[in-house]
Amino acid sequence: MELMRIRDLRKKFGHMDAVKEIDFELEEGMCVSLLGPNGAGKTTTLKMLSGLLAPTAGTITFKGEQVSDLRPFIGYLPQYPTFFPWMTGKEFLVFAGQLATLNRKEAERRSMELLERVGLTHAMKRRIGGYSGGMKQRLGLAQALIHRPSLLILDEPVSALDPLGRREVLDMMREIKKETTILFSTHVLHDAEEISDHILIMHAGDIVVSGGLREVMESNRQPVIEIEFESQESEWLSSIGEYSFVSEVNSQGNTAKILLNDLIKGKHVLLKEIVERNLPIRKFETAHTTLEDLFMKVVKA
Ligand SMILES: Nc1ncnc2c1ncn2[C@@H]1O[C@H](COP(=O)(O)OP(=O)(O)OP(=O)(O)O)[C@@H](O)[C@H]1O
Repeated sequence: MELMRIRDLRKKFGHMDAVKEIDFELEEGMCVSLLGPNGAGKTTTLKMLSGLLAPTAGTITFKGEQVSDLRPFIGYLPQYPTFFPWMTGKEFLVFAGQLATLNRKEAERRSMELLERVGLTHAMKRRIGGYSGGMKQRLGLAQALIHRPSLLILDEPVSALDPLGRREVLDMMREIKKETTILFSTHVLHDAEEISDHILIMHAGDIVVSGGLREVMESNRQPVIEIEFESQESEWLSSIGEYSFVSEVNSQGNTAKILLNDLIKGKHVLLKEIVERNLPIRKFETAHTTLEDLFMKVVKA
């Protein structure tokens, strides 16, 4: 079932188009990642969908209706959430629940339920100032869920965390997505591949790729040869760009990633040349393009 439909959504800051007439839909039960480089317009889009920023133009319909205030339906965790460090985790959640118009008793009950859900029951009486980054972010997730929203919007939920905190939050999101539709932004492509089943890639205010993660990957799938040399072989690498079976050569230091139109031919000719020229290699491996390759291609275009 369609949860949200976004049409011609636009945001201008002065003369600058931060978001340029974007269109997409969110289906109930989806977990969607919004990807894009810095400044692509992710935060601006998420704030408009959360009802926190008025669009310059465009429409957002929720379950088929244009509602004047989206906030009751949406749980939002900002990129830089602020907590009152002197409050305990539980006090903060009860306070957030009351702000979201739950009565005191309901707010207490829902807080206990969510503390359990995000694994913070043991720390609920401790002051937030003493929480780790991962714990704070899990508390932020609980706060965003306090009023049982239909859609959870998370802006870069794991970007500021260390590897441990990041794992905690990603695991939590995997649990939450079983029950709640999630839209989250990230610039970490690996996280998008791990958690989401749909992706949207933004670039310069536009959505340039959208669709199911698998479908998008399949339709952009291209064979790749990865070579690690013992020294830089830029001369040879620039010469192979001439072959019709080579579509792109990306090299960095002693490694090269060669995108091919024809794997069999590419493997055969490139190996032969390496042997003939006696190029010292450490690794020669065939693979397929990743989400990162697709991302780089669309944001460089
Ligand atoms: N309040 C504002 N006033 C003026 N310009 C703004 C404002 N908010 C955002 N912008 C500009 O709009 C563009 C999109 O910003 P936005 O924060 O949405 O990007 P983003 O994709 O979330 O980037 P990041 O990954 O760095 O958070 C940027 O060029 C930014 O400088």
